[in-house]
Amino acid sequence: MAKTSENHQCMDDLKAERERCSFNKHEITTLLDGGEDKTKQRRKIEKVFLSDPEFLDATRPEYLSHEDRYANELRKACHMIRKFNEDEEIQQLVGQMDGIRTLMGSGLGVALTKDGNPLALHFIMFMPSIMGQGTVEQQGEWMGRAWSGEIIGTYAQTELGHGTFLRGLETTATYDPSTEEFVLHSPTITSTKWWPGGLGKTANYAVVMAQLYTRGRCHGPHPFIVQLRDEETHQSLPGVTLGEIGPRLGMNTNDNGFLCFSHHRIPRTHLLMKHSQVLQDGTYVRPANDKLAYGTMVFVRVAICFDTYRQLQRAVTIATRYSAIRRQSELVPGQPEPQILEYQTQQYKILPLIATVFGIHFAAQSVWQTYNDVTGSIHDGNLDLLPELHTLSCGLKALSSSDAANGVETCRLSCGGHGYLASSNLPRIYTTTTAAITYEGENTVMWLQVARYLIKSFREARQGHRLHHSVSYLTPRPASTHALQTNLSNAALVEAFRVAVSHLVGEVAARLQGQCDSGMVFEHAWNACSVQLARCAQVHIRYFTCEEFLSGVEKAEVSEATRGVLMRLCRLYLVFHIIGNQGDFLRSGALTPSDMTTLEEELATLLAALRPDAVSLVDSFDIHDRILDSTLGCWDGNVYERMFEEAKKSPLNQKDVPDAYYKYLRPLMKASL
Ligand SMILES: CCCCCCCCCCCCCCCCCCCCCC(=O)SCCNC(=O)CCNC(=O)[C@H](O)C(C)(C)COP(=O)(O)OP(=O)(O)OC[C@H]1O[C@@H](n2cnc3c(N)ncnc32)[C@H](O)[C@@H]1OP(=O)(O)O
Ligand SMILES: Cc1cc2nc3c(=O)[nH]c(=O)nc-3n(C[C@H](O)[C@H](O)[C@H](O)COP(=O)(O)OP(=O)(O)OC[C@H]3O[C@@H](n4cnc5c(N)ncnc54)[C@H](O)[C@@H]3O)c2cc1C
Repeated sequence: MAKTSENHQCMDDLKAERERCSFNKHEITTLLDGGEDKTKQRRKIEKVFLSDPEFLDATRPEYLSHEDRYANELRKACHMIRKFNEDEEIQQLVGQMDGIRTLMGSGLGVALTKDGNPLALHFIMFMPSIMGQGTVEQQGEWMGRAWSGEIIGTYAQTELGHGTFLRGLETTATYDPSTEEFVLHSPTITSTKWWPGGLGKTANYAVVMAQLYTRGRCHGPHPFIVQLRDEETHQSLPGVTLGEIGPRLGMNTNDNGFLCFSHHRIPRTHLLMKHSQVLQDGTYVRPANDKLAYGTMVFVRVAICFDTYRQLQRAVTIATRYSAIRRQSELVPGQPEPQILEYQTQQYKILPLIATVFGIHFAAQSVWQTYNDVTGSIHDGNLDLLPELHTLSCGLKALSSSDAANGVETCRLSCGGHGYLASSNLPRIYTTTTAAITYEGENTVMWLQVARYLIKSFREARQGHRLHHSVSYLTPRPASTHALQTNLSNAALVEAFRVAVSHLVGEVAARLQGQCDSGMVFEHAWNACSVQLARCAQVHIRYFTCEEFLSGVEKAEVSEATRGVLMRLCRLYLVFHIIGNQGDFLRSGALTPSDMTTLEEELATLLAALRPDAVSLVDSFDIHDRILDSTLGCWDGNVYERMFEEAKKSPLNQKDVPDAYYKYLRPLMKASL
């Protein structure tokens, strides 16, 4: 198609946006990647993978059958593993482990297997379970085979009847000392494993969570390595019933599956025994903490924060670039149509989401650091920080997934009708991101775990106990330090979050106590206060994120110009969330109505100040066009031409008159003749 003047205009618009950049884009790219070397590594891996024709799709996945879609993604996923195992360039550059992590953790992985990677659970949960739950011998036995792809695993925990309530799982693993085996059994329909990714058709092994019985006693859910399919024929083993659960909202090539056991026997040594053991005679050796068996979930919750951050990065890049090329309506009658990014309401949709990307980034880095510190100290036998890690990982998983899913939907809306097109990629980014609200611990349940820790800490503080870092603010302070802020500096706004959340926790703790004092049992009082409890948890994690955002920007090794734009984003994040939740700040006395007026005025100023840098900010995310995979968000802004090209590929457009016309429409239209 010939280039139209409209196309040139779009490309010139983006060029002009880029010329207005007030900061050093590369500094932000390397900051987000974790250093210059990491940026180079990522780009190199992207180049190696994106230049490989095996990763190209012959057609859009939407045009394929369910089975062909699965086969297409499986083809690419297997090629990915082969490439890691065989490509010397990658081996030399980063090594297999770092390579897989970069691939999965960066946008590249999701771009190569667009519709959901059937091997994702193998890397994200199966192997981490063996590493985190298995003894050194068990790691030696399984990890090499798993790395090479000789065995493919998944994580089978959720059942038809129970996902959230792990203690309610019904699958049993009963130890038989006479043969030194566990007998796995699904006693009811509700005990059928349901949902695990890759379970339907891909995996031949799984880490299965089952209630461990030995010597007639149940010791709760434990992880077992279970072979599900024959290693030669791939047929399901006797005693194992397997299948796929059918189409989902998104991620349809993850072949989420079902699984039931009929007295299926596995060796005793297939219980992952790093934390608890069953000896040959059936003696159960307790772990240092029952919840260590839940360790893989803690790891994945942290990993999800990084994934949701990447998804939001992609969506906001698409929405920002599109908003800079899309012209609509008249701001001033008779004047040329402005870029839609000129509208303050559009800026209000998009700029806080760019800020959110950075907020999640800094908070996730901090939780990742805590994860590494705590797993290190667990290794040395110190479990003191486990509750803190559990709380932060639950909380940030919930905050990042809900912020990202809402944010992606806002991005879609901000692109008007075209955002609804599959070729914008926003629908797929949305269906992938919103799943993270549910999997790995449904968000409300996660918030209530955070609230449990807050209330417990609040009570302990009143008994004079020392609190862990993230909740130390709940320690009662002398009255003078509660004085209202006299300025609205960044530090003062973060402090306002502290006051607001302390107040909320204090209020709900008093309500809980009041209900217990009036004779309600604690669990019912808890349920009766749980809307407010979840709210406390949300404000607590928002406060944590604000603190990490601010200190991350202060500590960043960047030029003053770059720090300037990051500070404006951080400020926008603080102001945006305070205005959006002003009730919490007014009720607690953290801020006054007049402060709110000042902040609302500042919000408008911040939007205007950040607007010229919007395109450059998303450019600094450094997302390759193939990874963005969007007609609306491409680097060059050549949107309309791309949309037209994509439309022409529809199978319906291969014939002027489709067969269905002759079959259905024509008989109807000609019926009266
Ligand atoms: C090696 C290579 C690596 C490469 C890596 C590459 C990296 C890059 C990756 C990038 C891409 C990623 C993308 C993803 C792709 C999609 C994948 C989709 C995956 C989706 C998978 C799933 O979806 S898989 C199923 C998840 N299914 C849940 O998530 C159930 C939630 N349900 C519960 O998790 C429990 O049911 C629940 C509620 C806690 C109550 O558990 P419960 O009833 O036993 O416990 P209670 O509530 O009674 O609590 C009793 C006390 O335990 C404490 N506690 C509880 N849990 C604790 C814990 N974990 N640690 C410590 N402490 C804990 C609690 O704080 C209490 O402490 P206290 O008493 O002191 O207050
Ligand atoms: C795309 C996808 C992939 C998945 N992959 C896997 C996998 O690989 N392996 C695996 O094992 N599982 C997997 N799952 C399952 C997932 O982990 C569960 O769906 C999730 O943990 C939620 O559990 P549930 O479905 O039982 O929801 P439910 O617990 O039934 O939740 C339903 C509603 O009840 C509420 N609720 C439940 N309990 C409480 C409570 N205590 N207090 C207040 N409200 C409550 C929830 O907030 C929610 O609103 C996957 C799910 C999805 C959607």
